[in-house]
Amino acid sequence: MLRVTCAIIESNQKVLIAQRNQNMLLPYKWEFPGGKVEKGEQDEMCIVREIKEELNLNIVVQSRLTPVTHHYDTFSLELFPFICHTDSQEFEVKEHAQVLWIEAQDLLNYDWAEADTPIVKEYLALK
Ligand SMILES: Nc1nc2c([nH]c(=O)n2[C@@H]2O[C@H](COP(=O)(O)OP(=O)(O)OP(=O)(O)O)[C@@H](O)[C@H]2O)c(=O)[nH]1
Repeated sequence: MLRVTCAIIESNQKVLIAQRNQNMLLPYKWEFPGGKVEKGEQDEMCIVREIKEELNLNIVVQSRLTPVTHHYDTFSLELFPFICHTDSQEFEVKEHAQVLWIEAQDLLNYDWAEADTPIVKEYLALK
């Protein structure tokens, strides 16, 4: 199964969320940025690498949330969420349609990729 990491990046009382672009799978859905784990790569290394590649942002991994297995119509994945921190609020948008810092209380107002819904809920329950 596809192994994917994602980062709930916190800074300055906000969380970073990203909207997938029109050419990606799940176009226009919101997600926590991240990506596929490469062969032989550790999950923590993957998330740090993906966030650097996609947003040019340096993060520190702080903790893990519960992994989610989800079956979309055309593929299945196991999604490994990490709570992360960054000192810099400045990012570059390299792949996404939009990237935003939002307040955690606004997370439920976005149209999330289905696999992310349990992650959003678990995160909000911890807040
Ligand atoms: N990054 C990320 N992907 C997610 C999330 N939720 C979710 O269902 N996915 C799905 O997991 C897969 C991850 O692929 P990706 O396109 O982000 O990964 P990547 O950057 O390694 O892709 P690439 O092969 O284009 O380099 C996508 O099919 C995406 O739709 C999420 O919160 N973050």
